Amino acid sequence: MRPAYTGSQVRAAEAPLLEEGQGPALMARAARGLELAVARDLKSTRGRVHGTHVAAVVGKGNNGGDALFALAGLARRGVRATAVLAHGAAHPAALEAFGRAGGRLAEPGDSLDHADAVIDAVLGTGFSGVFRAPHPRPDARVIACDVPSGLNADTGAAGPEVWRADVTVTFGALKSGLVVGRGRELAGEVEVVDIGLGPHLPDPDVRSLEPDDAARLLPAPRPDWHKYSRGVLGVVAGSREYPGAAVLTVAGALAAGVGMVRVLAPERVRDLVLAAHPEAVGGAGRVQAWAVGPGIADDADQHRALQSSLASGLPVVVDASGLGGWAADLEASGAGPDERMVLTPHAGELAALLGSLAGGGVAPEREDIEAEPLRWARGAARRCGTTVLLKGAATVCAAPDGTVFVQSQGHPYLATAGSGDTLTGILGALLATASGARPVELAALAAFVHGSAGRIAAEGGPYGAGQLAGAVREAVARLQRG
Ligand SMILES: NC(=O)C1=CN([C@@H]2O[C@H](COP(=O)(O)OP(=O)(O)OC[C@H]3O[C@@H](n4cnc5c(N)ncnc54)[C@H](O)[C@@H]3O)[C@@H](O)[C@H]2O)[C@H](O)CC1
Repeated sequence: MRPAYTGSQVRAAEAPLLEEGQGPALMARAARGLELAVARDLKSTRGRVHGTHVAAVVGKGNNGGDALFALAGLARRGVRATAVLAHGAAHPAALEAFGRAGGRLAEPGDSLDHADAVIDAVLGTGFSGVFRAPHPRPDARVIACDVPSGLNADTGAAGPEVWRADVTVTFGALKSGLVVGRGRELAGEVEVVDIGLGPHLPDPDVRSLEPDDAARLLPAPRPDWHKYSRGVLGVVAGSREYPGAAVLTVAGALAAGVGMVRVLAPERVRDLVLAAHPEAVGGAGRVQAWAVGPGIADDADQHRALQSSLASGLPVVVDASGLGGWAADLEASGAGPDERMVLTPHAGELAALLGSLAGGGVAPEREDIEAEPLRWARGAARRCGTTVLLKGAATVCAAPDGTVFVQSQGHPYLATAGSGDTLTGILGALLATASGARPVELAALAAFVHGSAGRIAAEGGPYGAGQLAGAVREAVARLQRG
């Protein structure tokens, strides 16, 4: 499991150590970690460390201090070290060490384009408000010190002037803001340097499943299985306008390993599903979980089937047009919180869903959710009393108690029509077959499997969602093989 912490949590973990007077030791460890990471990067991109040129744009706080100490270490290895003081001042001890090691100060306007690497150390976790970049992003390799300057380390939100880093060397613990929102793309490759905060860190803000966690959560094949005990999924998907949604949902469920699928859909849609998947069964019957909503549009029968699935007391994954039906049902029935209900909106659908819920609260725009996905997914899970899987390049899975998983296995080619229907099928299958795991963990597992499948499928070039199911089987098989 990969934990991540807000910048505020990391600062709180540092506080007792700073009170004990360990600030200089912490900074020395951070600076040494940065120095080693920059040296490794130079070796792999330039083939050497000695004789290269490394510049840093430094702020007046501890973040700038880390970079100046790191530059001093690099200068002692024969690197030409240059610093630009972004705010005209710097951490005094670090500036002195930098000067003693032979570092040179440059003027704010000087070009940094010819440096072999530039360290971005204007602001770290002490950033607040609006970020004005003191220097345009150089045309050189950029290594961010702790976080890209101006990035909100708690939320991943960033203004337009934040530099995109090739590598971020972060201290003490991975920051949440580096794994979600714009932070994920701005951070580049992330390296965590241990500076000894471990015993002082609280429960993580977010977690990410790693392959061994995903493998552990997958239902293991058992010799005593029969098709019913293995798990039966009811699917309410498709309509005259969107018949393919049902085919894709069923394909995702079968590829993820469900025992049987029962599909409720208009006759023509059912025929299409059965032609593509003869193993599926048309019509109602006993199920262990439901996957509802893909492509149901405003088909009245499908909405009635959706309402019965919601009233069944079984785990339900609700997607696409089903989300509006879920909100309407909540208003009508006043149904209590149930974390086994998993809503799977993208940012636009979550904005619409929150806007449609009565009872006050702020109704966000799609852009608000894209800028701060953690905040909105967590808030929606609390407000709805359900698990929420917010789709995106980094998928955020939140439970009503605040537990959050973030999964980023996916590939940009997954942004294709019908990809979400496949995810709904995968998650439905997991809800029907896996026992003992929390729905938020299964949501994260579904995002893991779906994302991995997207990456596997991309090995053969661009694809449509119809080609994803084969890759889902391969993703599951790779996890099971270990
Ligand atoms: N605390 C420690 O012992 C360690 C910290 N490490 C590094 O320190 C930074 C956090 O340092 P801090 O001095 O608290 O904050 P910053 O360097 O990020 O900047 C503080 C400085 O900047 C001003 N400021 C805030 N927002 C803005 C803004 N929008 N525009 C201009 N100026 C702004 C603020 O008022 C302060 O004066 C952490 O990230 C680590 O890099 C070490 O890792 C280990 C020990």
